[in-house]
Amino acid sequence: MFRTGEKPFQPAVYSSVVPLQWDLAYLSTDSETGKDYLRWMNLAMAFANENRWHMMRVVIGIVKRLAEKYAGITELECSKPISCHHNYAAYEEHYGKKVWIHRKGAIRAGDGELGIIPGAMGTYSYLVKGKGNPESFLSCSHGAGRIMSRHAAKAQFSVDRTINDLKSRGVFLGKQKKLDVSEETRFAYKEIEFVIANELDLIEPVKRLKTMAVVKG
Ligand SMILES: Nc1nc2c(ncn2[C@@H]2O[C@H](COP(=O)(O)O)[C@@H](O)[C@H]2O)c(=O)[nH]1
Ligand SMILES: [Mn+2]
Repeated sequence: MFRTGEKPFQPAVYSSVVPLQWDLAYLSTDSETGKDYLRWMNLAMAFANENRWHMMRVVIGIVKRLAEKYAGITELECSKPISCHHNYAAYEEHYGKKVWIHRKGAIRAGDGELGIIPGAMGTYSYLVKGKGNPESFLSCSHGAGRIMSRHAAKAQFSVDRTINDLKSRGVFLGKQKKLDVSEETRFAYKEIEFVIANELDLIEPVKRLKTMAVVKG
C-alpha cells in the first residue's frame, strides 16, 4: 500500500493561485482563478498518482528479483492494482444535478468501486468495495483519522515507546529520522475497526491487511 500526496505543490502553487490573505469562503469555478486552481489541482493529483505507480513498479521489481534469487520463483502474478485519490474535488452528478464534491478526508465509494482505507502505522488497513450510497455522495472515509494532533502525539508518546510498540507487534520500521516517529503512533488515530464498523452503509470490506513493515519519510 502506497500513500502519496502533492506536498511539493502546496506552498508554491495553491497559495500563489489563491493567496491566503484573500481568506476566501468559496471560489467560482467559472473565474480565471478558479480555472487555474482546478488545473493545478489536477496536475497535483496526476503527480501523486504517478508517484504511486512509480513506487509500485520499483517494489514489484525488487520482490520479483529476490523471489527468483532466493526461492527460485520465476512466475509471480500480481492482482489488479487499486488506486484512489483523497482530499480532492470532482465535478459529478448527484441527485440529478451536476455539483462539485469535495472529498476532504474522503475517497470515492461508487457502487462496486474498490478503495483503500488505511488504519495507522503498524495497525490494519482495509480494501473495500463501495456501495454507491447517494447520501454520502458516493464517498467514504480515507482512513481512521486522527484523535490527536501531531504535536500532542509527540508530547504524549516517547520515541522509544512508539518504536517498542511496533517491535512488539512484529512490524519493521523503515524510517531514517526517528525523532518525529511518535507523530504517527497508532494511539494518535481512531481504531480502524471502529471506523469501518461505522461506515458499513457506505462500503463492504473486501480484505483486511496486516502491516508487516512501514516506511516513512
Ligand atoms: N496503515 C497505515 N495507515 C496510515 C499510516 N499513516 C496514516 N495512516 C492512515 O491514513 C489516513 C490518511 O492519512 P492522511 O495523513 O492523509 O490523513 C489517516 O487517517 C490514517 O488513518 C501508516 O503509516 N500506515
Ligand atoms: Mn487526512
